[in-house]
Amino acid sequence: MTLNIGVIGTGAIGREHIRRIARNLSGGKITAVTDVNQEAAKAVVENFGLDAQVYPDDKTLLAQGGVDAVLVTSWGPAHEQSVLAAIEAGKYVFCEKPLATTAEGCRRIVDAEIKHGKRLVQVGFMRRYDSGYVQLKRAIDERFIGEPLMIRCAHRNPEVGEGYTTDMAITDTLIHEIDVLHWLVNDDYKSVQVAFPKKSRHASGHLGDPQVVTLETHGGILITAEIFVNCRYGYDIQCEVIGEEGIVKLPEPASISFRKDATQGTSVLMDWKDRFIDAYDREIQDFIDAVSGGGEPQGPTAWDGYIAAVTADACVKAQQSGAREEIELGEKPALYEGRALSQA
Ligand SMILES: NC(=O)c1ccc[n+]([C@@H]2O[C@H](COP(=O)([O-])OP(=O)(O)OC[C@H]3O[C@@H](n4cnc5c(N)ncnc54)[C@H](O)[C@@H]3O)[C@@H](O)[C@H]2O)c1
Ligand SMILES: O[C@H]1[C@H](O)[C@@H](O)[C@H](O)[C@@H](O)[C@H]1O
Repeated sequence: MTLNIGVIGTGAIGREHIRRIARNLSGGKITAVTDVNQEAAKAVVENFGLDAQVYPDDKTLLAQGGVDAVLVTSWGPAHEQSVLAAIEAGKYVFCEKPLATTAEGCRRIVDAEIKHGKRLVQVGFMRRYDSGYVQLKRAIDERFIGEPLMIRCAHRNPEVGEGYTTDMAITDTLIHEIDVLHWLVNDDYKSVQVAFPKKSRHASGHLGDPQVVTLETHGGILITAEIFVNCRYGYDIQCEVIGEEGIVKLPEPASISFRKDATQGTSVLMDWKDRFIDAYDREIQDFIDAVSGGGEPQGPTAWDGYIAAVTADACVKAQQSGAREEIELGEKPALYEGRALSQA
């Protein structure tokens, strides 16, 4: 069966997902699109040669019988409304991160899904589908390095625009580490602290960059994550897990090595779209495959979106207070119990 998909938000990642569904993946067809910028939505239909209708807004799109599932790829503050409307309409939803911009918003989505009685939502935390992270997880699960004790990560973007603010280092950028790291070690976060090292001269006046976030899990694992969004040299994601018996490290993206002009080296990627391109393909294919036959999505859940939002809130509080902030998740609802933790 072909899954008819509506896309809400045809910006950068919306177009990326449309391209992959139309050209690379199987089992899905884009039948409807909407964007507050209607011209952008029309241009996407034309540029990709889609057999799809352009709708004025999410509600009108969701009212169409010809849509089985939606991708929510609008900007973060619009996600909650579209996801809630999709659940209300009984449609499957793939929502880009963040699920909602507040923990309360994520909780409303969790509650709506519980009321519906079946999981409909998958959150776009694509790193769980990245082969490097999957290998790390397997090594940790199989106790290859014994008990994990510490994790050291870096999330570096070459540059960001003027509109990128200090809290976005958490809500827009660290949010990927927040999701993937608790999944990696099967543990929950207990507390967080944020430090601001010497500021880069490339950061805009209002932005604290870089930042170092220290997360502690209930099991005692200490995680340090550097967020540096004006690092200039490339898009660089690092993760090293230090265990009792050894160390495992995220592989570098495959790249030719060169010798030229008296230099030996390898290139570093510049764009997030390229770094996790295979993982994006896998997450969307997995979503299509899981829900096409009426099943539940198998990827990161609305509860994972809620965990990320609660943790991000504590991180933003820690940015302001300079103190260690506690993270309280509350009890995991039964709808999300017994979920396979690995997308491996
Ligand atoms: N998983 C990832 O690695 C990843 C990468 C990039 C972006 N994202 C997330 O995807 C989302 C979109 O990011 P982007 O880079 O594509 O941004 P973007 O600004 O390029 O695109 C957002 C689009 O949403 C539209 N929009 C805003 N409000 C809307 C509404 N209410 N209804 C319909 N359309 C609306 C805008 O007009 C714009 O075209 C963000 O939440 C971002 O955090 C995730
Ligand atoms: O929205 C983007 C995206 O999520 C990237 O993966 C991340 O590296 C950027 O920092 C963020 O701004």
